[in-house]
Amino acid sequence: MKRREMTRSAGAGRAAPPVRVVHLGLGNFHRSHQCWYTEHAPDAEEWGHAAFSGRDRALPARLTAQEGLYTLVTRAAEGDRFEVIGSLAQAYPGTAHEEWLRLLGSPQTAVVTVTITEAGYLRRPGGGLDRDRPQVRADAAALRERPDAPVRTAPARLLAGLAARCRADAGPLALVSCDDLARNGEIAVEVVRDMAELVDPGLAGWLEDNVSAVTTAADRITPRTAPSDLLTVAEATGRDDEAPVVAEPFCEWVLCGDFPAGRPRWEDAGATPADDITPFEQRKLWLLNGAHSLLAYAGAILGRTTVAEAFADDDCREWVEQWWDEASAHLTQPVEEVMAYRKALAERLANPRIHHTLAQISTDGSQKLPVRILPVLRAERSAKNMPEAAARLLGAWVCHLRGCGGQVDDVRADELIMLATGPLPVAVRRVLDALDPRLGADDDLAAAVTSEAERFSNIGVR
Ligand SMILES: NC(=O)c1ccc[n+]([C@@H]2O[C@H](COP(=O)([O-])OP(=O)(O)OC[C@H]3O[C@@H](n4cnc5c(N)ncnc54)[C@H](O)[C@@H]3O)[C@@H](O)[C@H]2O)c1
Ligand SMILES: O=P(O)(O)OC[C@@H](O)[C@@H](O)[C@H](O)[C@H](O)CO
Repeated sequence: MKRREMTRSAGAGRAAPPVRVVHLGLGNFHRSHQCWYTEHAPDAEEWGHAAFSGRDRALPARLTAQEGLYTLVTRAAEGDRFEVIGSLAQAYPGTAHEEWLRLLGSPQTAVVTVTITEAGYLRRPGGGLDRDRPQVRADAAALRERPDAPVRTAPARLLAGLAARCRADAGPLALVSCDDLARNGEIAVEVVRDMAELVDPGLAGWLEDNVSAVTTAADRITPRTAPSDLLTVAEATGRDDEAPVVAEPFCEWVLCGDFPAGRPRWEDAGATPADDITPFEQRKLWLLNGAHSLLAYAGAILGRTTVAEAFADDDCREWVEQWWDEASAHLTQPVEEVMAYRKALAERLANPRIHHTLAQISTDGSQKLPVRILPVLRAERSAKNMPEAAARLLGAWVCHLRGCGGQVDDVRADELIMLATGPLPVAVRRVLDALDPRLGADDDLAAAVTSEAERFSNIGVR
């Protein structure tokens, strides 16, 4: 049967809205989340997104062939719903640097959103841009030479775009991060400011006056699209879509910060503006993302491959509940609210139709664990408690670094794999030290993590 074309001209979606939001990190999450909120805002016709990938050319090319349209598959445990999203007006590969500079320099652009992964901020362990990294130095040198040089790192791309805006006198905008980091908007602005110091310290004042940091807690479980999803979409909708996205029904966006040039009415689509984002980000990062990381390492060693499979394992479920008890003790929301969140979260993690691989989640543990686990671990140790579930997660991570349960894919892989070799007590001490020297010096913690790591080493894959 001939299927219908997935283009606006062929009547698949609405007319492309004018670009006023520019995004860095075009992937699945931007399309299941921020584009979805814009699609459902009452002023959707006034707000289009232009999104740029990291380096990937394939996804922007597929989306361009579909005039930005794609199907969002909302995958509940009971079944799928299909929706064509029209808010993505333009898709570009990261190499389209001229377009990037043009769009950031346009007064029409009011918002820049980013989903560049935790590792994309290129921070030092203590915070701030890691100025010693070769890519950072290379980009800084290139921008000193020529402000329109085609730079590669996210901080340099953002700085180059904002400098173009300054030259064009295009006015202030909001820089909104949707990555899984606490204080993500402030961190985004901080690494751009640090990059500016290396390139042109004279920009500091303009950045201060014209770039508003917006920190957000952005939540919607969005796994990688599987080849079978293309077939599911074609059969259900009668359209050939080369770039569908699958996501869970749950969707949340809490935003804290000013939008000096306006924004879509996301709150009318269910987003929550907040003056204090800390309680929301802690709840999400510790309970959801912390559980994800625990399942990713411990579940993989037990031979599970997806979140739902791991969460259905009695041992893993018990470990997650124990982690939630440890983390919940440090959340500031009322107990009933936290318990209701946990109950809903358990249903989300159990959704057997979401194929979220543990391998995807296990990447870049060195960047994720400091955000998801260490704040609770430190608070527990300060209170002289030994958080067993946190120690278990770290023990499973050390085993992961020693080759148990899957491939190590981490920006610090070379260093961490070396540190994790040798006798376990020594390996644990060195890995903890690499995360935070105070943790490495904590004898009781090192003993607890070693004991958990020994247990996982003995389990191997069931
Ligand atoms: N997928 C989710 O469930 C989810 C939910 C909440 C938050 N997030 C956040 O969004 C991020 C991206 O998730 P995704 O599912 O869209 O991943 P994805 O792999 O589908 O897309 C990531 C995109 O970011 C780009 N990218 C990666 N590193 C970059 C860098 N250094 N500079 C510029 N671009 C870079 C990639 O090229 C790609 O275009 C996550 O790392 C997380 O911080 C994801
Ligand atoms: O996006 P990743 O793969 O780096 O991390 C995996 C997940 O923990 C995370 O993306 C969650 O799915 C997300 O935070 C849910 O809102």
